[in-house]
Amino acid sequence: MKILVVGAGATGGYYGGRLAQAGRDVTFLVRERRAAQLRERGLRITGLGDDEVVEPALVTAADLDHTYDLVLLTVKATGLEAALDDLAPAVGPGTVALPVLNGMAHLDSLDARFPEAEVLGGVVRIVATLTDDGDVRVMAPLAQVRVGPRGTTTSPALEAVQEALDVPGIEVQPVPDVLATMWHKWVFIVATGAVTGLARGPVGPIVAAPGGEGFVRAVLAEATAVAEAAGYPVPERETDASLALLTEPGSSFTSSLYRDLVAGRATEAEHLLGDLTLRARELGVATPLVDLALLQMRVAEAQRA
Ligand SMILES: NC(=O)C1=CN([C@@H]2O[C@H](COP(=O)(O)OP(=O)(O)OC[C@H]3O[C@@H](n4cnc5c(N)ncnc54)[C@H](OP(=O)(O)O)[C@@H]3O)[C@@H](O)[C@H]2O)C=CC1
Ligand SMILES: CC(C)(CO)C(=O)C(=O)O
Repeated sequence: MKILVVGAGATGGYYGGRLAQAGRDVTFLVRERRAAQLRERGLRITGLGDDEVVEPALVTAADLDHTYDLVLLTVKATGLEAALDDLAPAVGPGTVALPVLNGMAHLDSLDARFPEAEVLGGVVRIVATLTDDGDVRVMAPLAQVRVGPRGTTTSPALEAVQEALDVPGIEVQPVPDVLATMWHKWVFIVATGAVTGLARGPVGPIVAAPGGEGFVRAVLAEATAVAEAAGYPVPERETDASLALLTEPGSSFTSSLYRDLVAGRATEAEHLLGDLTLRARELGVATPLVDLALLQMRVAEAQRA
């Protein structure tokens, strides 16, 4: 199976790196600056003991001249549309696309752009970041992919993808209702983004402040209510797990949205919070705290421009 990993950032670098280490036929679609960095340093995976270095096969958009069997889409939502333009020559009938982005709206973008492809749903669980040197730093010993076809319970593509991704360092889990899995992760990501973005800090200081825990609960309840109204009620055990994480005393946990916001980088606010509030309006669900978090992020974005 010919695999194209679009982006060699935190998620793409980790998952693509593991696939390359296992001898899978993997190529990374990268832009010039990243290609130069990877040629010079190799793809380094750090944070899990000894650093590992992979010499990846690279291609840039200008040299993309054939289709692939599997496209693993690992860009952030901020780069989605440009990435779809760039990867278009890699997609043909028979191509399976597996996006790992948080949120949901990218599924519609992929469907609209590549009607000839099968777009699977996917959720990755990993905590990783790209360092200033371009290395993938993994911050927790966990790297899952939950994958499934949308609308049906199985498909021939799923089995092939599962087999291709089943390598050391990746735990692949086919799920029967991947849209629900995606919604539930989305609720969590929106809640962490809104909580840490609005309160401007990690979980520990937020819950230590008077009213902090109530605020966390209220934000999570808003996002959960949208999922429920959309037909994807969040199981109680998942809400409990999210609450445990978001109310842990002393925790340094933040969201990537918050980290991008305070670093003055483009954020996935529209894709994550914006899309959720849009759906909330359509469903008649009020989300005042998430709205406020989004407003704040939009103002920051306008000032960044
Ligand atoms: N990091 C994590 O732990 C997790 C992240 N996620 C989600 O996964 C998605 C990806 O996040 P993450 O990997 O952290 O993001 P990163 O910013 O680390 O990586 C994205 C990479 O995509 C590259 N890229 C962007 N546009 C293109 C393009 N047109 N062609 C080629 N490469 C491109 C960027 O490269 P360049 O240098 O050229 O800009 C960058 O290296 C997000 O939606 C995030 O929310 C989900 C779970 C965990
Ligand atoms: C919270 C985390 C790391 C969970 O996987 C994540 O997906 C994000 O911050 O975007």
